Formats: sequence, C-alpha cells, structure tokens
Amino acid sequence: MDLSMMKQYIRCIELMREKVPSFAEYPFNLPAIRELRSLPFDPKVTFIVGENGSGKSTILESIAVAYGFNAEGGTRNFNFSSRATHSELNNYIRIVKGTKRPRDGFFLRAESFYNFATNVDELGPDLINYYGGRPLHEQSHGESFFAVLQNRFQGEGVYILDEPEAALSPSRQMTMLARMHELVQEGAQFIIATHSPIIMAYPGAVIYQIGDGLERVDYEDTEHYQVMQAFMKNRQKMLSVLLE
Ligand SMILES: Nc1ncnc2c1ncn2[C@@H]1O[C@H](COP(=O)(O)OP(=O)(O)OP(=O)(O)O)[C@@H](O)[C@H]1O
Repeated sequence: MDLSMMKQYIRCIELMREKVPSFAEYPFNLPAIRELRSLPFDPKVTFIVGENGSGKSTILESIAVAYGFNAEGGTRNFNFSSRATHSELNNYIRIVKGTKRPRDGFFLRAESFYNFATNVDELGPDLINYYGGRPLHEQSHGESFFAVLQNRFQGEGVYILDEPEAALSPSRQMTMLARMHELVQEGAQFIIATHSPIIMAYPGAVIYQIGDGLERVDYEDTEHYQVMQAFMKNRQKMLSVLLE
C-alpha cells in the first residue's frame, strides 16, 4: 500500500449499495450515484465536474455531512440551519479515512454562504476577528468568501467546496489557486465541485467528470475546458450558430 495515501484525511467514499432502498429514486437514480461503488480522493486536490443537475452538490454535501459538517456549510462547529433539504445519501456512504487527523476543516456551499456569513456576524466580534476582522456582510460576496479563504482556512484541514468560483472574478480565481497551493503545502486536502476551467487547472489534481457515471479525466478532456476553449477561439462562429 502507498503510505502517502494512508496519511491523507479522506481516502475514499464507498456507497453501501446493499442498503440502498431503490436505485429508481433520488438521489440513487442520479447517473453519478447509480453506478458508484467507491470514489478514491487525491491526498491534495480532487475535482468533481459535470453539467448542471448532474449531482455534484448532492455528492459533495453527502461527503461533508457524513464527515461531520453542517449540511449548510461552515466549520464542523457550525450548526445553523435555515432549511432541511439535503438528501439522505450521507446515510448510505462510508467515509474511508487515512491515519492523519485534520486540525481544521470547512464546507463551503455557494448557495448558503449568505446564511453562513449571517451566522458568523451574529456570533460577535471575537469570531469576526477570526475571519479577518471585518463583518462578512459589510463585504461583497467575493470579498467575504476571500476573507474566509485567506484568514479562516489554516492548512492541515479538509476543505470541501461547492462551486467556490460563484463569487469570484477570473483573476480572483487565479489568486484562489495560489492560496490553495499554499494550503496544500501546509497539508490541506481539497474536494471541490466546480464549473471553472481556471480552478480545475490545479496541477496534478484528480478530476472526476460526471457523465453516465463518474469517470476520471485529464484536464484538457473535461467538457468545461473544451467548451470554453472552443468559445474563446471561435467566438464569432459560435455566436452566429447560437443566435441564428
Ligand atoms: N430533494 C430532491 N428531490 C428530487 N430531486 C432532487 C432533489 N434535490 C435535487 N434534485 C435533483 O437532483 C439533480 C442533481 O442536483 P445537484 O444539485 O446535485 O446538481 P449539481 O450537479 O450540483 O448542479 P449545479 O451545477 O447546477 O449546481 C438535479 O436534477 C436536481 O433537480
């Protein structure tokens, strides 16, 4: 066995298929789940990519909840809740952990980041200091996410991020890559769902693309990269087809 794999925080997830009540119902009917047995993660960075509605958030949320995070995001200490719509998938997956225990962790959900920011601000100045010293709601969506990334993420942690690019300009996404790299060197493990060809370019990352199932692909073979490249290279031609 490769010992470096043992040292990572989350080695893989396994779907307990024998417990699944029906593969005809959500979330088990999603192509990404129907064929899932186990999904190994890179010790540093793993991306899950795929079309809208392909099941990225469902998978990420189930990993986060099974690992002990609040379904709506935050650190493992957060337990705010404004809705209870997460799927039951977390009850059917087993997290295979390595020998190393994280000292930090964060589950980012772009869609409930606002609620998370409210929760941080309500908890008072001590906590706000921990997030860079400025109330998150006095910053833009991108600025507040960046404050969390710069100040709150500490390395030696598990960071599960669902569409972190939602708030970020392309140049901030590049800055995010640099920050990720610092954190990886300090021992962080990232599992990220993204549509961003910039973020998924992190060198050496494992990329799973959801199609008929979850398939490991090279960066240049992702649909996002190819579509974006084709658009940038042939913008006029593509626009004339799209708008005819
Ligand atoms: N509670 C639910 N009951 C039934 N279907 C659901 C439920 N929640 C989500 N779905 C469906 O499951 C599919 C996967 O949703 P999910 O949010 O995981 O997709 P996604 O890949 O993260 O999409 P996006 O890129 O748009 O964020 C979607 O078709 C969605 O409509």
